[in-house]
Amino acid sequence: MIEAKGLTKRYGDTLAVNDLSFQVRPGTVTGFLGPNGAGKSTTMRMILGLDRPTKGTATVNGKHYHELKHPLRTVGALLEARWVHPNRSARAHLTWLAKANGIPKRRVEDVLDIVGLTSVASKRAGGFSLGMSQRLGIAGALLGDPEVLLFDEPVNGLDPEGILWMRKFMHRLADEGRTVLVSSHLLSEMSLTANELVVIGKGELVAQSSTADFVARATEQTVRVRSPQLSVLVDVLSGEDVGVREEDGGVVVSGMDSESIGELAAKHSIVLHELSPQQGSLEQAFMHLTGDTVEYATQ
Ligand SMILES: Nc1ncnc2c1ncn2[C@@H]1O[C@H](COP(=O)(O)OP(=O)(O)OP(=O)(O)O)[C@@H](O)[C@H]1O
Repeated sequence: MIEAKGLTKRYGDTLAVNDLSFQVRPGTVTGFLGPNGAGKSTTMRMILGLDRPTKGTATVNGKHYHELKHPLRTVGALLEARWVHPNRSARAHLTWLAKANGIPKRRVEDVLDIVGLTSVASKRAGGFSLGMSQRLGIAGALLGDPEVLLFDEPVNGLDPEGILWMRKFMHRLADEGRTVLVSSHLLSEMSLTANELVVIGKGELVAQSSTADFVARATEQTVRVRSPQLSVLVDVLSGEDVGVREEDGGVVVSGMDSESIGELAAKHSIVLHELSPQQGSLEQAFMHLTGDTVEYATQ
């Protein structure tokens, strides 16, 4: 469990994180979502004890990072493509990390296997693709078999295969009961990866909820309807307090759920060929809720 309470960080005139409170529970992937400059990395650094909060607290399993007896056994992190000596092999790099942190050497083979790098473990890490480097970073984060894992923008720059691998891997870690916090500004990817969301904008909490609730709350619920008697249906709907707009040979109705539209059509003996509730996208929800907090909107 990760908990932020009134977490605040000021760099000179910049209030990077402002009175942020949220909880990240175990057994699920939580997406940490926000536009560029929203304060995600700063928050993660404070959770990991790499930056000191100006005010408030960030704890892991109820403790500040520096109070943890065995930090690497409690928290693992992938902050950015890590520096690895280019001439060092993946195995040598991990062995060095394990040694430096009092972790038994046999764990190195375990983590190489977990991230699927065993077959290239003796190759120079300098020749690794970005996807392989990310896996090596994750292997390092897993060395201490930590309960809590933080990933800062882990899919940035990855190809579709790498993205898919990362998504499945996050789910696997959560299924093992770990607490997984993943930051990203890639909204569509987060909608596939995260079950829970902590959304921030300009350092402040915008929402904390399940991904499904976040999208449902922030976007308009509409129903797409197709009918061979469309004009009759539109006439009937015009007597109701709903919005109707024509689209692709059908209509999109807002302000009435699919059950009510179906019943209304049945009452007037109108044949329907389609009656499908439309889910808003995470992009729409995000823009709606953070519209005035996007610092670097596209020009
Ligand atoms: N060491 C620092 N000194 C001064 N300002 C900083 C420092 N680190 C971050 N900031 C500022 O704090 C704000 C939040 O930055 P942060 O990197 O945490 O955001 P982010 O959400 O991770 O964004 P991105 O996705 O672009 O990495 C930004 O305005 C940034 O310029």
